[in-house]
Amino acid sequence: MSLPVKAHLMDSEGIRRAITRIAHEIVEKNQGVEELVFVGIRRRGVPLAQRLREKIADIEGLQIPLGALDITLYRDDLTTLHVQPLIHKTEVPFSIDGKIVVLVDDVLYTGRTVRAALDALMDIGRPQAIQLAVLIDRGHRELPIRADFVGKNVPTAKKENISVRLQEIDGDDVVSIQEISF
Ligand SMILES: O=P(O)(O)OC[C@H]1O[C@H](OP(=O)(O)OP(=O)(O)O)[C@H](O)[C@@H]1O
Ligand SMILES: O=c1cc[nH]c(=O)[nH]1
Repeated sequence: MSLPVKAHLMDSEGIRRAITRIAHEIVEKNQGVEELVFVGIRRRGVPLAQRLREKIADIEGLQIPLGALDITLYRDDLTTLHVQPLIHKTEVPFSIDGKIVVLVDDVLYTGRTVRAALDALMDIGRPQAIQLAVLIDRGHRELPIRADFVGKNVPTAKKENISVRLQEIDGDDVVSIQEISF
C-alpha cells in the first residue's frame, strides 16, 4: 500500500551528491581506506554501500570489502516500545578483526536496527571501530546512537514515514516524506 506523499526530499541527483560527499568524508575521517570494510543493512543499505564503495574506488583506487546484515523490526505490539529487531542473516565473508567497519543504512530512526547490527558485528569479530553512514536521519532516537555520516537530516513527526526508493531495488531513486494515516 502506498501512502500519500507530503514532499519529495531527494531525487537521483540529490542522492548522488550525498553519496559523493559522504564518500569523501569517509576517506578524510579515516585518512585513507586501507582498514575499512563496508557492511550494508538489507535491504537498501546494501546498494547504498555499493555506491559508496564505487565512489571511493574512483577517488582512492581501492575496492573496499562489502558485507550485508539482514535485520527486520518485528512488531509484537502496537507500541514502539515492543519493537524487537530480529537478525535473520549475517553475510560478512571476510574478517572484521582490527578493521574499521562502516555500517550503512538508508534511514536512521529509533536506532533499534543499528543497535541490533552492532550486536551482530560484535558477535562475528573484534573491529577496531564501527562508524555509521545513513542517507536520512529523521530523529526520534530511542537509544544513544548517532550517525558519523549523514546524507540529509530531516525533522519529522512520528506520524510521518520516510520512503527511500533506490534504482537497484525499486527501479528509481527518490526520497519522500509520507503521511501515515491511522
Ligand atoms: O532506527 P530504526 O527505528 O530501527 O529504523 C530504521 C530502519 O527502518 C527501516 O527498515 P524497515 O524495518 O522499515 O524496513 P524496510 O527496509 O523494508 O524499509 C530502515 O531501512 C532502517 O533499517
Ligand atoms: O520513516 C521511516 C522509519 C524507519 N524506516 C523507514 O524506512 N522510514
